[in-house]
Amino acid sequence: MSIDSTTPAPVVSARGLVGHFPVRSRGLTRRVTGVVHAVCGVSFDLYPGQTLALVGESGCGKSTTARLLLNLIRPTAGSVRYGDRELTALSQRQWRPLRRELQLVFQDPYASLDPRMTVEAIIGEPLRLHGRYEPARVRELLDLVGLNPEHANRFPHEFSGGQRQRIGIARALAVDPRVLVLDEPVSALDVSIRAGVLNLLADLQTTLGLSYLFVSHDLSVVRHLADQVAVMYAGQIVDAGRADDLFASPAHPYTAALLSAVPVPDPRRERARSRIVLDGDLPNPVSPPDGCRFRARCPVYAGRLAEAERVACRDFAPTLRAGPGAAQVACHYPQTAPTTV
Ligand SMILES: Nc1ncnc2c1ncn2[C@@H]1O[C@H](COP(=O)(O)OP(=O)(O)OP(=O)(O)O)[C@@H](O)[C@H]1O
Repeated sequence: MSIDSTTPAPVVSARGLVGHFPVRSRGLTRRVTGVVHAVCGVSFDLYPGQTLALVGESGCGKSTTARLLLNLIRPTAGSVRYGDRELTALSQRQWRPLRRELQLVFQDPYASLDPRMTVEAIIGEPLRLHGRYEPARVRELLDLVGLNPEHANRFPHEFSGGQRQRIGIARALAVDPRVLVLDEPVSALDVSIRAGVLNLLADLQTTLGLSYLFVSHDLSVVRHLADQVAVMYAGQIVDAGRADDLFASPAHPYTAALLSAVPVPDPRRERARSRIVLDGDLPNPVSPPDGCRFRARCPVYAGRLAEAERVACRDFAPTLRAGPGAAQVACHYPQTAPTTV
């Protein structure tokens, strides 16, 4: 996906990323019996100071994409460019200085903080690792994420879920990254405190000029933060473009279904809307179907297409290309208006 020519060069560009995992038999031999096609040819650009939201239901390959980007998993194929460097070709040693610039914030603020370490030690750890430790910097970071610097000697269990996620964000920010990969950063949090953490992320982005790859299964979470959205289905991006365009007029029936589940604040409009309920589950990633992977759950395929039109969906995998609106879409029959079947 790309935007118009006046936009600056991307900070990170992924091209044709593939992430496959071997399936092994039980027992001693551990023979490879199949392959999980977790990520199958994903491409996107992340622009400076912007948020790209990677959205899709559980198991579609979002976290694997995030980990491929950070070289936490070696890609089976594809490229990740960061500035003028190709990240997939780097050894662990070559990666070390770059780790500072691309940081990961985990989903679960309970599991990702060591309960035996004080907040001072947690946030100080990356600073020490990079030879930049100063107690004042830890206090400054706590203040930056809206926590009381006086609480630096407390342990994670003394904080609420939202506060712990703020600690995780402070830890990621300690070494002055340019890019944050946020893997479902608020989905483990109570709905009532999500907005606070999302607002903090928005403020930090403005203040520090950060670029975010924001992974979420929930379009409503990314609605106010995302500049660009890429919708994933069964290891592939099926819809991609500016968030405003995608929300206003989703071209892919899967995006339309995801959006139909997002509540709208106006009660009258909310009552008038129809929800698109998708039957079934994601296809088995070990043997993804030929043709369009969404076909078996697609309300357009099932409800609107003539038999002759369905042949394309069965026989040819749609690739991401210019859709009827401003977004790119991988669908043989993209929608020009919100889908209601
Ligand atoms: N290490 C692994 N070995 C084998 N299969 C894996 C591995 N990691 C992920 N998978 C599989 O790859 C597919 C994509 O998983 P992934 O975690 O990337 O999806 P996701 O969209 O992030 O879902 P979730 O939000 O539940 O994490 C799933 O079928 C998952 O079971």
